[in-house]
Amino acid sequence: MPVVGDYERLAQSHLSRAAWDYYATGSNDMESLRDNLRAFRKYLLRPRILKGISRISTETHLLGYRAQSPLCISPSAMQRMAHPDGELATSRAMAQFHSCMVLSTYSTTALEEVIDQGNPHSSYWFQLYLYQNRPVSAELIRRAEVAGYRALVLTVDTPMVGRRLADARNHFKLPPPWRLANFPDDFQILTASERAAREANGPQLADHLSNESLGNRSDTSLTWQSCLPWLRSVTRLPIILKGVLTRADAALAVQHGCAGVIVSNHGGRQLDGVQASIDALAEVVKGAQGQLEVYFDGGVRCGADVFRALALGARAVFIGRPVLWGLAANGQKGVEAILHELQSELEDAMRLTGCATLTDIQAQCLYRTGYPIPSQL
Ligand SMILES: Cc1cc2nc3c(=O)[nH]c(=O)nc-3n(C[C@H](O)[C@H](O)[C@H](O)COP(=O)(O)O)c2cc1C
Ligand SMILES: CC(C)CC(=O)C(=O)O
Repeated sequence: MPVVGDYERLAQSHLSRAAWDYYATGSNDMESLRDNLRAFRKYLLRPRILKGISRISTETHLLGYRAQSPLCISPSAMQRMAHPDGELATSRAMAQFHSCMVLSTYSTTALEEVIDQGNPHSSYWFQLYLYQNRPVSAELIRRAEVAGYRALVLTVDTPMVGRRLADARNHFKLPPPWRLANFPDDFQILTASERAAREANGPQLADHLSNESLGNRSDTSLTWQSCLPWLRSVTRLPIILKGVLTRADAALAVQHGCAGVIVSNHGGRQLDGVQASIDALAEVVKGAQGQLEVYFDGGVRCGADVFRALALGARAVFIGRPVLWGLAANGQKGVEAILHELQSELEDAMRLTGCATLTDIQAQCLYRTGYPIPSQL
């Protein structure tokens, strides 16, 4: 019965140093990355006994779409570096969960191919970075709509790429033959003269993670006023903000008509020193006031972590690195094994706490260490 940690070790043995570092590490001192995992341990599970739970249902609804499980897949860039089947393997692996996969803008499989060759039972959302060159973003959105993506996930914690020290030391580049498949031309985001200079130096991918190259093309001047009305002018898809950590921003997301937010600190890869994602969840749920769907990612490594996030108010829980570990270890089968293990562990936690459905998983199922037990529990 291998668990996520076993796949992590296997993945490390399969990957090059640079690929492993890109997937596994975070920014600066990686405090937030470590904290993401550690913080879960503060929330202890409180079982209710003798509740006669014979059947468990993990069914839920995500933007109106009926999912068999609250386990979904976070957007992770460059999955073919982990396994040649990359994003296709990930997408096929989630078929029986009827849940949701978010595809990264920096996918190494074209967004159309992921849906065409994926599985018909899942909901696909497209993750977006907005570029200074807006027509490039508008074209990506148009393609995502035509292909059948059901929502846009705008990542709002990455106006610049975090200081990823290992990637800088490794001079990290996406290794050939893999390419950022959503861009027909790798350097579409560059100006014509920059492109000519690149081409003169031979066909190569820029070091996409450096702020001097692609990161710099992201629109760092984005504001609530400049990006949401623009997005709405080019799409009717629901908009979800990924990277919300405060009550105030959750309330603004409501005001600006967003359909959802993902509580996330980008797996500790962006601003180091921010609070653990799980510690921000209850605050964001308050800010959302039931007006939009609140999802969660960051540091989920076992079913009990999924349970904790649900108890703190998440409607769905997105899995990041563990999917990459499964993919690197054994392609589609590896991702399936990861999802099955997390699902079984979640069901065990539900059975043993006395929760038959996801709506039974409430705040009173947890006790936060260091805090008095509230009198109503
Ligand atoms: C290798 C890697 C690539 C990522 N690429 C993206 C991306 O392209 N877009 C995005 O919004 N988030 C990206 N993320 C962040 C994830 O969506 C997610 O927030 C994070 O992985 C959650 O933390 P965890 O993996 O430790 O659970 C990436 C994360 C990793 C590890
Ligand atoms: C190309 C990167 C900005 C993708 C990303 O979001 C990440 O590596 O965390």
